[in-house]
Parts: sequence; structure tokens; C-alpha cells
Amino acid sequence: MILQRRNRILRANPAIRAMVAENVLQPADFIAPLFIDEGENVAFEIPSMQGYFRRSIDGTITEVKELWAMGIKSVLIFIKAPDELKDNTGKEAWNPDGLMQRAVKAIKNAVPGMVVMTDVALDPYSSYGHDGIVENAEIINDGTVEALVKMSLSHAEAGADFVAPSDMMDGRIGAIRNAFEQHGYTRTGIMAYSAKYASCFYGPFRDALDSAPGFGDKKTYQMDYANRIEAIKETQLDIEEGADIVMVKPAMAYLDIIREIKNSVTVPVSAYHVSGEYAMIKAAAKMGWLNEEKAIIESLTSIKRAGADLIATYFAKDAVRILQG
Ligand SMILES: NCc1[nH]cc(CCC(=O)O)c1CC(=O)O
Ligand SMILES: [Mg+2]
Repeated sequence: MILQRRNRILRANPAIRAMVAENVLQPADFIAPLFIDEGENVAFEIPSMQGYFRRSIDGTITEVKELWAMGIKSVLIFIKAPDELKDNTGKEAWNPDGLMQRAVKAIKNAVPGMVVMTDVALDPYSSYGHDGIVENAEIINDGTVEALVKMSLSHAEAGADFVAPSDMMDGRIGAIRNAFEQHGYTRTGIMAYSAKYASCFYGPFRDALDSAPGFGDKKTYQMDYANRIEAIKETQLDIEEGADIVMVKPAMAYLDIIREIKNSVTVPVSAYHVSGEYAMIKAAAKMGWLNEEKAIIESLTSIKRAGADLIATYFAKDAVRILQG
């Protein structure tokens, strides 16, 4: 054959492939989610998330130091509240001495450079396991936003660099931004879960925090996975209301949405490779059906290729270890 173009030339060996790679993962791409519990020396392996732990603050600090030493710049923190602190107001969420607030201070104190992001939603504190306040079996919007504002202010006060509202109530980004302005928190960022879908892939996370909804599902606030255009509407509105970073969640089943958002906004886009996506790889690898390391890197690269500037993933540490060979 006489060909004008032989595309295989650019795939001939690892050096050439590295030279022409369009997307390369790096440690600063990752946000490491951390599950935090009360107590000391607690390291509870989440049954549906093998190799991932819920830790007390002491062990969390050790973990954060390791992540920082590896070049990971950001953590996203979640807490597990004991049942006796759960109610239908969520008031423990803005307790200045609550677990979240203590954890933020401890992390910023131990590793000041680490960018600390906090989950903002009522589910870990809700006796109903919902992200908002329940009235007549409905998750009310405006009353919930008031609670989320108090929660966000208490995280800012504790020293969080970013709050990350994951609840999908309408208007909460604007309300939080206004409150930050009014209270002088002009350096606290907002990473909005803007296109968060009602997904079965959050199952293992709800095991990790004991936060499964006590009745019904989250479809009246989280998005319908049949929808694409709606993700743009949600995301553009969050940006107008003041979001610094927007997020798509989950990631791998929503690569089209990540790309769509990346093409339509001018703020950084993050994607959350969620607990169920972690569990699928872990389970298949355990069965010997997938090569775990290859599956991790291919998955995360595909999320970056789709357009994610940042990836929240339980594989953050593994990925850096694998990349550094
Ligand atoms: N607002 C709660 C919250 N924040 C992050 C996740 C899921 C993360 C994961 O599955 O890894 C959830 C669960 C949910 O919405 O039910
Ligand atoms: Mg919205």
C-alpha cells in the first residue's frame, strides 16, 4: 500500500505515545474525600468500599500528611454523626464544636497548605437521612437553605477553604455567597455540586456514613439521569449565584455531561468519581476480572479527557502511587 498518512507512527512506542498524549493525570488533579468519625484510633473499613476507611481525627491527620507529601492538594471532608445528634433541624451541622468544625481546624493546623473542602448538606445530621428539612414527607427548599447557610458559615469560621454544597436545593449558592459577603468571609470558595444526579452509585457512601434516606428517595432534589440540558441550566445558575467551581456527579456514567458543562462554562469543572464507581472496580479486581491498577488509571484519565479539571476520587492516593510507578 502507498498511504499518505500512517496514524500508527504516533503509537509506535511508549516515548512517542507519552509525547503526544493529550491528557495526563497529575496529583494536583485529585481531591481526596475523607470520612471522619468520633473517637481515637478509629479506622473502620467500609464494607462496600474495600480499602477505604472512616477514621477518627488523629488518623485523619496522618492520612492528610501522607496525601500532602504525595502532591495531593485538596481533601473533601464528610463526617459521621452519631444517631443521638440527628434530628429534623440539622442543628448539629452548625455546632461550632461539632466533629466537622473540629476536623477542619485540626487539618488546617497540621497541614496549613492543604485545601480543605467541606461537604454541605444535612443528610449526615438528619434523622430522616435526607439532605434537607422534612415537612409533611416533603424536603422543603427554603427552610433547608437557611440551615445550609448557617452550616456554611460555621465551616468558613472553622477555616474551610471551600464549602461544597451537595444538597441540590434551589438558591443555596446565592444564599451562601451573600452570607459570606455579609460576614466578611471573602476568601472562602464555593464548589457547587451543580449537576448532581439521583444515582444508585451513592450506595456505598451511605453505608460509610450511615446516611441512607429513611423514606423515599432523593429524586425531588437530585437530577433525573435522563436529562442533559437540565445540567447546563443548573450549572449556569450556580455560576450566576457565585460558584467558584462546579461539579458533575457521578463521573463515569456521566462523561457526556462533564464534556457538555466543560464546553459551556468558564469556571473550573470538577467531577466526582463516586463510591459505587469505586466499589465496582474494587469488586471486579477482587474477583480477578479486571486489572485494578489499569482500571483505575483508565477510568480517571477518561474523566479528565471528558473535561474535568479536578476529580474527587477514592482512588486519589492509589492513582498517584501508580503514576509514580
Ligand atoms: N449529600 C450527601 C452526599 N455527598 C456526597 C455523596 C455521594 C458520594 C459518593 O457516593 O461517593 C452524597 C450521597 C447522597 O447524595 O446521597
Ligand atoms: Mg441547582
